[in-house]
Amino acid sequence: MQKQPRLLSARLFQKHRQVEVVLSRSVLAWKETEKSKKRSGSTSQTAHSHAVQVCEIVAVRKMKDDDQDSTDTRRSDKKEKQLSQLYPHAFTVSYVTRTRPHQWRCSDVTFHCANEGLCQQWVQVLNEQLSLLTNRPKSLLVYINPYGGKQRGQRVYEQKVAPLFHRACITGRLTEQANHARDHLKTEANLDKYDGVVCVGGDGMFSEILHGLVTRTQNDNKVDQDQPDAELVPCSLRIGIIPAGSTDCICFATVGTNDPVTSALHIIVGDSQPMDVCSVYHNDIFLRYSVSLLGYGFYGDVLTDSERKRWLGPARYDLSGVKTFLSHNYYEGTISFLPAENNTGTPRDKLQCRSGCFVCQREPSSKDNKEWEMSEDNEKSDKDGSSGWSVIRGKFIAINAASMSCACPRSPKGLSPSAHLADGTTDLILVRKCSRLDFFRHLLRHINKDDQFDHSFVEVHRVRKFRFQPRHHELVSLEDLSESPKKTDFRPICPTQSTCNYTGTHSSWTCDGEILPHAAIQVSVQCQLIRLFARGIEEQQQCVFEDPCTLWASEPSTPSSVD
Ligand SMILES: CCCCCCCCCCCCC/C=C/[C@@H](O)[C@H](COP(=O)(O)O)NC(=O)CCCCCCCCCCCCCCC
Ligand SMILES: Nc1ncnc2c1ncn2[C@@H]1O[C@H](COP(=O)(O)OP(=O)(O)O)[C@@H](O)[C@H]1O
Ligand SMILES: [Ca+2]
Repeated sequence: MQKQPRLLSARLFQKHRQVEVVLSRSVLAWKETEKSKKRSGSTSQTAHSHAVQVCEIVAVRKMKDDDQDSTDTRRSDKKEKQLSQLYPHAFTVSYVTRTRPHQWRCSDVTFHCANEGLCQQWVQVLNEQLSLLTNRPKSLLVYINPYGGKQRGQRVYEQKVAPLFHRACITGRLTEQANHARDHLKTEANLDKYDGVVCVGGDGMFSEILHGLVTRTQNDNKVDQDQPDAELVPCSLRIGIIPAGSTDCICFATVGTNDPVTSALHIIVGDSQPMDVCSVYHNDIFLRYSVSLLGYGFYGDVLTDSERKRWLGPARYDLSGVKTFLSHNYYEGTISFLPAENNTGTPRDKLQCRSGCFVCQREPSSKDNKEWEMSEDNEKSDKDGSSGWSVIRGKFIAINAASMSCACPRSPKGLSPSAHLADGTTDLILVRKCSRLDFFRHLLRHINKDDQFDHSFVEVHRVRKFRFQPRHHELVSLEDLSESPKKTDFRPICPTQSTCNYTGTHSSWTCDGEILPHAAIQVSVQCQLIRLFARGIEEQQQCVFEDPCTLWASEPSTPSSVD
């Protein structure tokens, strides 16, 4: 690893210990000095050595005299008090610490200095380093859904998030009704003055922000999103999610946990995670965008049923889940899809999308893609609309398209554990008609270690586009129709075409938790259309910064020290 020169180094005091503190461009590190160790009788080499990445420093502030008085009285620590009297000039660094897996917290460390000049110098240089981090948002537009999840959005924001955000300039507003945030973003807001949009709520609330922002960006750039072949312009504003909904799968699958404080810290440090967006059409009419689950059959039915039970909060999904499972419906139709190229991996490989994922780092319009798009096969497909497409006709319990893993507390590995956040593909999971017991086994594998795709009735494809046509929208002969039912084990068979109510033979699509008005849809993935204030799920003990040992060894460029 490349050595970086020290910007500052000094012997300061932390608690009652003397510490050597070093700052380089990327790391702030401190460790107890030998002298102090001997005095305290410490034998450990590493116990008191700490390092923080500069990009994970939240704030630096000079302690005022009254700050110190209050801390000292609270702790009633004699030694601390003596230290403050001896070295009254101090500064506090607030920084990100990792507590439980994927969970971030903000910790403080206070350094006491021998004189005001030295204290001032540290505060100034540290703040200069922070001001170089241009990816940090300075101004945010916040929308809060007070009715999402357990209706805790407003409280969560005010108690846990707002105190952390106080340095950025925040314009926060409670939504007054559904689609308030979407319409505000589409039309009214002067977006130029903001660096990002934050939504406090669930996946439904995120979906509003997504639609507001994508539509606004296309309008501003004179792109007609209603055209299925329109080349959509990526949104420049990033979206932050403070989870306060029922499933919160978009937050969980991009951060690794549903925790408001962790999400607030990812926003403050200015993380950026590109994300794919599916655009959904019905007969060339634009319907909606989706980033997580497009589900027909089982999940569509769960969602439809759960909407009537909103008053139950997040538990509505469990109740509707059991009810839908017991109904055990299946649906007929034809699914056609354009498979992704070989170099995108497969849904059954074990290459999970994690922070810094190399599969997603390929440029969205990389040479590979362009070449592939221009290939002879595809030119042909433009003409006859079929080449390269696979077609599967059948009876399905569920048809799911997962553009991301869809990991959430209900299923920590998600619907497609190896799906990628930003690779321009979606994983199409087809669950064919099977026995209730088999379907139960399949569902169970979403919460245990077994492979949910390893069943004869399940197949999964990584695709760039797909279409679905429910059976009774297809041209079928009367003879075919007379062999209904297509939907249920329990419902009466409809004998003839004239008396058959086709709505009973169809399910609905759930699109990130919203119900679509049509069963026949066409979907294409828009690679990296948006960015979130997130970094993808961090590997356990991810530690990618400069080894602080190299700092202790290197020479200071602006030495300053006290003893
Ligand atoms: C036997 C246990 C089986 C557990 C299977 C769990 C699979 C869960 C996969 C969840 C994927 C979620 C994808 C995300 C969707 C969200 O966008 C969307 C909206 O979120 P929001 O409310 O925050 O706005 N949420 C949802 O669509 C919720 C889907 C929840 C589905 C729960 C299904 C439970 C099934 C239970 C079957 C139990 C059978 C028991 C037999 C005795
Ligand atoms: N002030 C409001 N009143 C009623 N509904 C709202 C309001 N703000 C947002 N919504 C809608 O509430 C729905 C659910 O929101 P969401 O935050 O996703 O919670 P949940 O995860 O519980 O579904 C979304 O469809 C959203 O459009
Ligand atoms: Ca994807």
